[in-house]
Amino acid sequence: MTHADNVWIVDDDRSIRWVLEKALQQEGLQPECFDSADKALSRLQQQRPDVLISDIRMPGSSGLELLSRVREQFPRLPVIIMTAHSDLDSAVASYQGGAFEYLPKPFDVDEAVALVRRALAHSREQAAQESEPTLARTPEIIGEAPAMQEVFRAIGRLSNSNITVLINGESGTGKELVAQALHRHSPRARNPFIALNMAAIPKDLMESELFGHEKGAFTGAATQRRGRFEQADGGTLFLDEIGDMPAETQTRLLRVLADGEFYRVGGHTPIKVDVRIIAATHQNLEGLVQAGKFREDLFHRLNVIRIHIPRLADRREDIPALAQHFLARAALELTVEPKILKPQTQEFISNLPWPGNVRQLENTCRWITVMASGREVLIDDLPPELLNQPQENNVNGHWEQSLRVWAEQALARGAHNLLDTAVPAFERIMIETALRHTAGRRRDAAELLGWGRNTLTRKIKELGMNVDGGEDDEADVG
Ligand SMILES: Nc1ncnc2c1ncn2[C@@H]1O[C@H](COP(=O)(O)OP(=O)(O)OP(=O)(O)O)[C@@H](O)[C@H]1O
Repeated sequence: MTHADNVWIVDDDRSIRWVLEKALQQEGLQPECFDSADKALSRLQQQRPDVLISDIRMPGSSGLELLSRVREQFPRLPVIIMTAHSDLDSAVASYQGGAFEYLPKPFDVDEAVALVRRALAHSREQAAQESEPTLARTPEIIGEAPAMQEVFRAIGRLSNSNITVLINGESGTGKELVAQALHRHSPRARNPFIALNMAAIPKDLMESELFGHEKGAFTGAATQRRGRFEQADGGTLFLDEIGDMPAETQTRLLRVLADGEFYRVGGHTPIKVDVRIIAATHQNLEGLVQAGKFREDLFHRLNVIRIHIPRLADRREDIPALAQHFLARAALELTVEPKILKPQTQEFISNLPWPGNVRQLENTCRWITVMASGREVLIDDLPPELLNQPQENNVNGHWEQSLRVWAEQALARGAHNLLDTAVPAFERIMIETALRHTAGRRRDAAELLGWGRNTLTRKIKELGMNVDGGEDDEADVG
């Protein structure tokens, strides 16, 4: 009989231990459970598992402490770190500590099992990764949504590398923030991070902006100037909107990437730099390549690792936390008390389309902080342009939400007896729709609505509805 792979599960949450234990047993593995990192650590003196899976926050030693001890003793032992506090810092700290994978809770059991399987395969072939000490905090990136967790994982996985990264995502999704995080969590963290937006620089100044110029290189070049490449030496150069880079600059950039050196505009001495490039675009670069607008060879050089940042509308679950974060920040900036969104306002904004993504939400929060009258923000306090937008989520959420807005606005105007207006309007719409559906046949329409036929006739009268083909639907029934 072959030796069953031994998997240790370390978590103070009994239900998690139980679920994982059962799932792993079913897979023919041999799980063993510990309710604290300390117990696992003391057992490590006598025995080691094939894979270890651990929570981060537990009474006593944390999962990260356990991870670092395991790294010292058994550098090849894969450790999977899971946590309910799925923030970027724990993800990055796990990878920095040398974790094999990071598993945000709640997770799918099949996913966890697949990960354990992968770790087992890996432990058989892979040598240990070096561990790195913990590092400075990044500006906070909020993202509980699965798509953002993917982004965090990518940042964590790349944290020991200098590799070129291409970030894709619509405008305002947080591309620059992610580029900064990649830099701060890289071996270059202590060196400069220089950001440059290709769309914001006039074409004829771009080369001098990037590569600098010598005195007298062109009219207006009164002094020698170092370009962004030189400023970023040893660090990271973030090239935003790379799709807007003119063709000649693309050619030069490609040469710099290949040779690691360049000339200032008007210069004759080659300058050597060590710069990591992170590029970003909201455009489809493959499309630009096909259209002959972007050099294919440059594209391949940049497209080594790609990170996609989802639209805000594709991670609606993050909207309340983002809004709270921006409201708090705006309040700090303006030295006022932070505004609080009423639950219905929170729900309302969570269903908006947000074409300007996180930046639009951030600006909206600033607007609210200045403009909303009370501490608690009602739907009616939102910027008018948001109130007229379609709600995207689903048709059901849509009409209820519209009704809510209507009620909020009516109350804000000081209206009373709202139901006297709302209920007949509601019933009228239901009746009209059902009758249209049955081509005017009342008996069928009543059935669709869940009323008796007499009730429907009475309602039509009460509501003063002018309905065609009223009484002759008997003919259809018979
Ligand atoms: N997940 C997030 N958590 C907190 N703040 C965020 C997040 N994403 C974006 N922001 C904030 O939203 C604003 C826009 O983000 P950023 O400038 O990084 O977007 P971008 O994709 O680079 O935009 P553009 O393509 O227009 O340059 C910034 O103020 C940034 O700090």
